[in-house]
Amino acid sequence: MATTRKPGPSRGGPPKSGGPRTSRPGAPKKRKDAGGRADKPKMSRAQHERARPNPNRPLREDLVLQACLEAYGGVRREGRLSDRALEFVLRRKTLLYSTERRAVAERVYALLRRQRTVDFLLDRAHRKFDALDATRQDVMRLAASRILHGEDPTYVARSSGLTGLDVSVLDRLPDAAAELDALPEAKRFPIAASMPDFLADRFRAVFGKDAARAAEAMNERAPLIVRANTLKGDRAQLQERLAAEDVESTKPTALSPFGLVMETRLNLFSLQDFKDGGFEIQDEGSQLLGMLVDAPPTRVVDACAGAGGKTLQLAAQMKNRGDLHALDVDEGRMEDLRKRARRAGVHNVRTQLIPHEGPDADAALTPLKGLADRVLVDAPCSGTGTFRRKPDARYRLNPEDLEMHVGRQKALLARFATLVKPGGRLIYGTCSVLREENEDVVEDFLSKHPDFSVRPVAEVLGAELGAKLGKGPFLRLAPHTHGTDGFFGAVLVKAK
Ligand SMILES: C[S@@+](CC[C@H](N)C(=O)[O-])C[C@H]1O[C@@H](n2cnc3c(N)ncnc32)[C@H](O)[C@@H]1O
Repeated sequence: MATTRKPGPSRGGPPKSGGPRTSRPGAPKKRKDAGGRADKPKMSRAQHERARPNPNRPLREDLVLQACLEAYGGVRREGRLSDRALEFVLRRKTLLYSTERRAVAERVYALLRRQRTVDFLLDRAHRKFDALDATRQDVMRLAASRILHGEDPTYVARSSGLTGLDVSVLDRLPDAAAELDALPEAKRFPIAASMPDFLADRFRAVFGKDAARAAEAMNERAPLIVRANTLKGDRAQLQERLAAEDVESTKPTALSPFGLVMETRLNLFSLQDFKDGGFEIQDEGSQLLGMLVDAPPTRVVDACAGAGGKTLQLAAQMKNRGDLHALDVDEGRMEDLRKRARRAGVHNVRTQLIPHEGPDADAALTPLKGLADRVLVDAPCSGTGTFRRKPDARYRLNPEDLEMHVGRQKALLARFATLVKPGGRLIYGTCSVLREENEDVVEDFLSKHPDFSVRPVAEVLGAELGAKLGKGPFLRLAPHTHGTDGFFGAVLVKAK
């Protein structure tokens, strides 16, 4: 059975102050005493406790369970996205301490990652599981998931509000796990990997004998990674600034020269350095895909810019010079991009909302035709590389969606290729690990565009980093091979 970190004592909540802080505009002025000290505003007991998390305080299991049930129910029965469901529930649970909030998030995510496995085990361990009402089933699921993730079964049984339920079911979980192990591999794998059958088949096709390891790593909790905004200083300087805000436990990422792993979970958005644009939260795989663009300070197009994760990285590569065109069809995301760009001190970017498809979409691109040195197509995809962060996404995906993604990826790559100038580069990327959305899309494109050819990633990123990334002309990342989210990247050069 796989284990993830147990919910429990860990640092959290607002960071202790240390670095310079600006007061919120519009905040009431604090009264000062004769010695110039500001009066502390009065806090309720709960606010006070939340501001100073006490990692040794036992969790109030009844409150945690209730919040878990509401959030999990929101995902499983109301079809909410996991992060939204958690946010929705936790926003209302103002009495929960930060350690309890974290336990809720960890337990719900952990169950979503292992949902299919947990359902199988409970079905085998409890003959009448299906006859239980939805709440009781979910209580059982949460308890089984916690045991599966290494928590002490006695404590879990005691703390799970299982009154009136047959707790001996939990004792039968190891036997149910043995039944799972005894299944023929083709049946066992999708259940153990907790994936729909069609996705499990595709994982096996991509990863072969490593499929189980690949799926297992996808079911681990993702690390929290930030990218230093080099417009404000390099990674070492970021580390120093964070240390000045009392965030000491950070370590450089192994592959990206711009990344830091945050070794404790904390609310990064409340740090002054975040507000000053010193860093962005961005997975290391996403940073490596951004590095593939290698954007010169001339004319660059980020064709599917979204909320600008990579746009900001490209602006930093361009040292805030030249013209960076950020395009997307989603105004909400473009607005987020503009806000983030302001915070990051980026001023070489222009955003452009474009139509989805059809003659209007082509017309919107006419002024950029054949003029860009680099065009990044960070295409919408199945997101199979980011299951660590969006554990519920796998259950929403079906073969028809996948087909739709592939069709759109091919169309977008062909459309945005027209913006590349002779000698320029088209960079295609996804956060999918599936061949259909990656190599197959590139092959299809090359068969129809003989004026483009592949440039191996090691030639762009340098031999040393290239060697760490692995063989082959493309960027192919996955949690079990590189510790990053799953990403694909290809660099296609247009003939001069
Ligand atoms: C994978 S996301 C981009 C993520 C972004 N590059 C980042 O690093 O944060 C794909 C984006 O493609 C956009 N998109 C979908 N269809 C599009 C189209 N026809 N033209 C341009 N963008 C499109 C979506 O709105 C979404 O923001």
